[in-house]
Amino acid sequence: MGMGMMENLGSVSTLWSALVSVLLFWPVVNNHVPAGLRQWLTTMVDKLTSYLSPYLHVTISEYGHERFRRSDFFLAVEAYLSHACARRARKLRADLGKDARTVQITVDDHQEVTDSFGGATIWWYPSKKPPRTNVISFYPRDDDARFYRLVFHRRHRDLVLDAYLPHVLAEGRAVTVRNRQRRLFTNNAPGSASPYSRKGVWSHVPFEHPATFDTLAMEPADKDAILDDLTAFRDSKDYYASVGKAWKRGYLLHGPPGTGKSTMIAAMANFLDYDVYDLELTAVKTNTDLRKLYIETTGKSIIVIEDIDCSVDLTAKRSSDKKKKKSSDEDDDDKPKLPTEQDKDEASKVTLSGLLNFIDGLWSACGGERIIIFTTNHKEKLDPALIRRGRMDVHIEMSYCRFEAFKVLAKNYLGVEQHDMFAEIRRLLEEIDMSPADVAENLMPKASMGKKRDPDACLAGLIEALNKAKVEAAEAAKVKEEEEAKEEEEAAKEKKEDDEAAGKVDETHEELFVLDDGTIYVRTERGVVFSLLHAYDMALH
Ligand SMILES: Nc1ncnc2c1ncn2[C@@H]1O[C@H](COP(=O)(O)OP(=O)(O)OP(=O)(O)O)[C@@H](O)[C@H]1O
Ligand SMILES: [Mg+2]
Repeated sequence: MGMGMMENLGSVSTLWSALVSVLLFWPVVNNHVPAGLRQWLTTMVDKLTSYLSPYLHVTISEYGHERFRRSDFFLAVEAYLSHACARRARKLRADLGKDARTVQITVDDHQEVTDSFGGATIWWYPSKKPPRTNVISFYPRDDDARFYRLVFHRRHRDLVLDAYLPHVLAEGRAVTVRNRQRRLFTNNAPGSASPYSRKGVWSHVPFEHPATFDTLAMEPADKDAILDDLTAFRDSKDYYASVGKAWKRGYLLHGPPGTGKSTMIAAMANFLDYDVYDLELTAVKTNTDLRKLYIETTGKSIIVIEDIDCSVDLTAKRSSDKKKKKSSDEDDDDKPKLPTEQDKDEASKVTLSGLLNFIDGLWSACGGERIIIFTTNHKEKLDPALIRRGRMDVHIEMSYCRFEAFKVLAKNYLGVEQHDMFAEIRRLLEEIDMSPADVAENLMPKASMGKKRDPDACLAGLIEALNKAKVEAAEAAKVKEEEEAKEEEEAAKEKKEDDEAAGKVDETHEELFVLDDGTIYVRTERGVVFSLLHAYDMALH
């Protein structure tokens, strides 16, 4: 028994020294052994170490199998570690946290962190994959792939895999939600990142717009309706799942400039506590890029495309169709042709169909809890396919400032809820179209008044501005009327000249009719009837 033990120990120590020598000579082996053998040796050494070592490794990489986006699990681990264990690490990284007021601590790369769970000790190693110097790679992304390695004793295997990892995931997610600094994203200009780089397609800043529904001037009933709609959307994850719809909602905000469309978006984001992705469509080159942008957005977000009528050429599809037809007509020879510069240009544009796919194609169901908002000053210019219900579920018209909206502004800007001048302002606002932006501008204290907010002066200033706008509007209407009358006159004149040139006799043809004998007669407006031959004679002379 004793001997057996000794022998055992002896064989273990021989094994050790063998292992040590393998490790010592590893670099030499590595350089002088053919690739196939080296591969085999590597596997063997790995096997040996894992057989001898009682520790297990789990790797969580930043980009898992989903090549398109960062792994949720990785992000959760990051959040969990910074929350639960950062204080125990010796090298930390500090960033500005929520609202840029608090400091957020995370674990620096290559810092070992220990955690304990249910009596087990777990080591975490955040690290980066070293650049592969001896491999020429077309994918620089491999160079800076970050990952977390988790090490634990194998007797805790079940505990770690079945209980600890789910715990990390849940905690990490909860921490992320708690520390969430809402962000305003914008898409990067094309070409600023190489197609393979891991630099995200969006860049962001903290979202700090102060607008709320309380400060938004609009009809109270409309405002309540929108608030109800948003609340219902936020709380109806299960409903969307049960009816088989992707959990997203489209809003179309339309109306003249300065009526609060952008302000409304900020208010919505603040109300729902969502991130905002401001998508600059003119900077997106292709439909594929558009899809990539969509996939990289997270849930709980509002995706905004401002001035949709200006940013996508909705006729692009049709004109390229036409071009195709034309060029195929001209192509007599069967030789394949390279695409011309212009063709390439067409192909690289975002098209209407690409945009429709973006909103409700299959990919749009990824993630969920997204609101898509389009704004426009000209709803009538938009393709009906783009704004049909189901794509843009709610159409909100933001219009000129009426009295109810004015009251909100007066309260916000002047702190006044009642005033003698309100009656007159009400009357004026009813007949004059002034945008809330202009009204607000008039309620701001002017430099000439000093810093003091004087409601009387401000309101009087507003009345003056409204009266001025009224006069201007009346003048503009008059000018327009005159122009229209002139145009009509000219059109009539032109028509007359055309008719005469075409040889038609004025004052004729109230109606044409054919008699039984085959002669054609014309009845003029004055009731004179003559045969067409006669009319022809008249035109000639
Ligand atoms: N309904 C409103 N309530 C409160 N403030 C408003 C409202 N409408 C406009 N404003 C004020 O006017 C400014 C301009 O409004 P905003 O940018 O929201 O207009 P918009 O409708 O987006 O205009 P555009 O069509 O030119 O983009 C805002 O900074 C805001 O202070
Ligand atoms: Mg705007």
